[in-house]
Amino acid sequence: MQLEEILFALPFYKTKQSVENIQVNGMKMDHRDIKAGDIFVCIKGFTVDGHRFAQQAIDNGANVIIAEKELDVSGAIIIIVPDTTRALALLATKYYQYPTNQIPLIGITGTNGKTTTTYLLEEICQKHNKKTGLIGTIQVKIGHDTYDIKNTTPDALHLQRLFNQMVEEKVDIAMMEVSSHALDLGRVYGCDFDIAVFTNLSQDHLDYHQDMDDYLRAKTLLFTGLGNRYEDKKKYAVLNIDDPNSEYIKKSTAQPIVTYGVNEKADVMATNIHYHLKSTTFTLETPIGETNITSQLIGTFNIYNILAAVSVAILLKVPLKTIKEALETIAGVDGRFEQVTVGQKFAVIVDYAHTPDSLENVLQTIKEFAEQKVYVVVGTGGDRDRTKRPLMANVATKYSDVAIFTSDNPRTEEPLAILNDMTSGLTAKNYQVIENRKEAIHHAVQLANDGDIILIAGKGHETYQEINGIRYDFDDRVIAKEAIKQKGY
Ligand SMILES: CC(=O)N[C@H]1[C@@H](OP(=O)(O)OP(=O)(O)OC[C@H]2O[C@@H](n3ccc(=O)[nH]c3=O)[C@H](O)[C@@H]2O)O[C@H](CO)[C@@H](O)[C@@H]1O[C@H](C)C(=O)N[C@@H](C)C(=O)N[C@H](CCC(=O)O)C(=O)O
Ligand SMILES: Nc1ncnc2c1ncn2[C@@H]1O[C@H](COP(=O)(O)OP(=O)(O)OP(=O)(O)O)[C@@H](O)[C@H]1O
Ligand SMILES: N[C@H](CCC[C@H](N)C(=O)O)C(=O)O
Ligand SMILES: [Mg+2]
Repeated sequence: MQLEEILFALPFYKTKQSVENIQVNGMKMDHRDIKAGDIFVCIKGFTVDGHRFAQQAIDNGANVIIAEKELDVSGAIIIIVPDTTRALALLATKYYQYPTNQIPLIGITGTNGKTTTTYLLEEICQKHNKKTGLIGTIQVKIGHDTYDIKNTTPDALHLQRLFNQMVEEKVDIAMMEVSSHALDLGRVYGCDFDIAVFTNLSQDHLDYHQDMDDYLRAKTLLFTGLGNRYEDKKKYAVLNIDDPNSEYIKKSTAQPIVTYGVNEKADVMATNIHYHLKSTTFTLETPIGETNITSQLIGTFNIYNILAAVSVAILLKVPLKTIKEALETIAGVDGRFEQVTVGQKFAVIVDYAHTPDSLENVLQTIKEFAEQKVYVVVGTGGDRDRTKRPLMANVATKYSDVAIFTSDNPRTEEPLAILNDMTSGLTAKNYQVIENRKEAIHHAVQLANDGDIILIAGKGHETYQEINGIRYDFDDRVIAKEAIKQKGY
């Protein structure tokens, strides 16, 4: 592509050099990925300032540098923009030929339930014979091919490249989790969302956002950016009516709103809900009819995820019969309320609850069925919201007989300091601290008697433990299986 053409994506830029007749072969934001003829976009990060690598990028072959200031470098055209992060997003959408204008795109935001809702929606769309593209915490999926991913919502360059691949591979519907970090950092800037979904808001990420209002404002950006009502293409906001934050979000969009919920009257509702140990049954009430559902997903929180996915499916014109079939097929999502069974007579559940609200929801659900003791093995991540640590410890002791506090991903923090943040100020006494997560899981399994339930929370699908920048192999499910077998099963 010609540089001059790509630059049409930018509303404003300055350069002292000519941009005519310059062929560009690619676009990169990391100097280590540069190939001959690439544009290098300098991003000011949290760790380093990408401007530092401009000369190295040129030495590696870059012929254009996009920067926020004049640089003392030579050998390339320097283009100055006010904000390279936003510029990167606009340039990437142009470079990849506006892929999100070519496929319906569903964005799902909220503190909890994003991954689960995307998987439910994927199942429904596939049952409707549509090819799907999915981007989220666990992985990227294009049809049945899967790709590893570093962030829940990748940076704009990676994201637009993925959408371009989806267009090339003839994906019918794309769905993605949109994290608050992504919204705040402009990773989805330039994406043309057709449907935006809000699941819920509760405390998390207060290391990044100043307070809960700031966090809500970031989530709301998905809705303020939802096109304008007078475009040809219809756009919708799908909101959880039972979450009071939906009132605020509602005011931020001119698009039609579809509501779902359990307590308040909504467009899409679940009534006659009955919880069982291995299933949940309810009546699904929608504008296109009513049907009874038996889902293998457990807990009220999962009913909300189902309703969010159903609301989107209805907007995508999926028949109710297909929706029911899909909801009754899906057995669960990797690492979410996943039961580990090796023939033992006590239950072991691995779940990705890593916020106070999700931990409370999962433990409340477990308490509904618990006939004997409940054990919970849980930690909190390093370099993340410190204020959620005591809250999670409090929830863990409140809803269990014994809480075993252990390490999650300590990252660059001292594990015992994280554990101290969890336990200092805790008045409950029904807890133990075992820093090593493997030992903590083994200990819980040793304590369990027939009929007890162990919840291992926080890491769900993760297959690593991150300590000081290194990801060591670690899978709660594998360790739990080992421990159960060692117990003689
Ligand atoms: C705080 C944060 O969001 N950090 C993200 C950010 O990293 P950073 O700012 O530290 O980047 P940096 O290392 O300073 O680099 C700045 C620039 O210099 C470039 N560089 C850097 C080094 C070098 O040698 N050469 C070079 O060119 C980099 O490519 C980059 O363009 O940019 C990176 C590239 O896009 C992200 O991968 C990284 O996410 C990190 C891994 C992260 O943990 N993010 C979390 C907080 C996050 O975003 N989480 C949300 C989900 C949360 C949830 O909902 O639960 C998510 O969407 O994943
Ligand atoms: N709708 C919900 N409301 C509250 N808690 C939920 C909900 N759905 C799932 N959970 C809990 O939160 C955990 C994470 O669920 P899920 O992965 O679907 O959320 P997420 O929003 O994608 O999380 P992340 O921000 O890490 O990407 C689950 O393991 C469960 O404990
Ligand atoms: N997307 C979340 C995941 C948290 C998972 C938990 N295991 C942790 O490491 O804190 C985050 O990066 O905050
Ligand atoms: Mg997720």
